[in-house]
Amino acid sequence: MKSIGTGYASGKIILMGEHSVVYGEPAIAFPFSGTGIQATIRANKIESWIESSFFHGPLSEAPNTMRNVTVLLWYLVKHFKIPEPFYLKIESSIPAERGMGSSAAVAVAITRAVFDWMEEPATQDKVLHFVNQAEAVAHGNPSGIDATTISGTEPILYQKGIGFQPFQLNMDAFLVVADTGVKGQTRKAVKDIAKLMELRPYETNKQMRTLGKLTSQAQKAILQNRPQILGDCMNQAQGLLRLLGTSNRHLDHLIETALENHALGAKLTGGGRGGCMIALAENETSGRQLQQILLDAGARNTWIEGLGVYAHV
Ligand SMILES: Nc1ncnc2c1ncn2[C@@H]1O[C@H](COP(=O)(O)OP(=O)(O)OP(=O)(O)O)[C@@H](O)[C@H]1O
Ligand SMILES: C[C@@](O)(CCO)CC(=O)[O-]
Repeated sequence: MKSIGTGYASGKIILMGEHSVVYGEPAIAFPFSGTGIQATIRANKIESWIESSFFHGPLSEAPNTMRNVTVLLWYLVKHFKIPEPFYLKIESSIPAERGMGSSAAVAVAITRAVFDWMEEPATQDKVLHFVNQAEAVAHGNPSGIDATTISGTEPILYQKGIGFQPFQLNMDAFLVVADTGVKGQTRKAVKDIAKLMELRPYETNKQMRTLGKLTSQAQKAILQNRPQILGDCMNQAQGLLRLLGTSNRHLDHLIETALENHALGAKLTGGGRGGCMIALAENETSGRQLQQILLDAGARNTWIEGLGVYAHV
């Protein structure tokens, strides 16, 4: 056991397939190097202590909103038979509850930190074993895409129950990510769609299948380097996600603004109901212009990622 353990995890962006991925459809996602979470853990004298922007104080007094973290720590303590109290520091640049996977990232960063502290190699399989339990608490019925993307290093094509395959996002285009500044409600959005599934199974299932087909078309467009088609797929997906009740006026406003300003396509990313949107720009110049336009239109923050020169995290 070392004196200190550290672990890092990036955020994630879902390009296509959020929500329908919960119902077995394919989705495309990538670890997002623009944001990340660092966890540091060491022994503490009297009691276990958490230091984070969400909460700082004794672990025993952590609020219910951090139950995913406390449950994860319980499993890790049990697994490694950690006999003493600890001090855990969480430093994050991932805006929480904005569709960027902060819950999975915090779980991956903590798990890696504990493995490092215990001097055991943190393979992706081992990390996922713990992170999936934390995500079940955070999301209720997670597809596993956030945990899989964030514990890996490459863009992936993911299908619940089947697994994932690395997927090269090699396209001459840029993705602009904008944060509405409004908290999303992934858990509630997933629950409400489950209710729609019960109330209107035929229609809702059909919408999920269509979202799945759009992801497959987007996959083809990426392989053929056809940004216009990817943009169309994103727009059609956004139309369906809106029908499913996962968009809101803040997202709609930024999405419309992007489309009025030469974006090839735009949609929400992640759980929705707030959180982040993504827009596809033809080149870096138009992407950077779009970033400023979205900030002027009220976005809290923006990022840009080149899809042709995808940088591994
Ligand atoms: N900086 C942080 N410190 C401690 N816990 C955090 C931090 N950021 C996020 N979390 C944990 O993650 C939870 C937020 O997860 P939630 O699923 O609501 O958002 P998200 O993962 O960012 O969104 P999405 O799943 O749509 O990508 C918080 O309730 C908290 O438990
Ligand atoms: C909304 C959702 O599809 C993605 C959240 O990042 C939920 C999930 O897949 O668990």
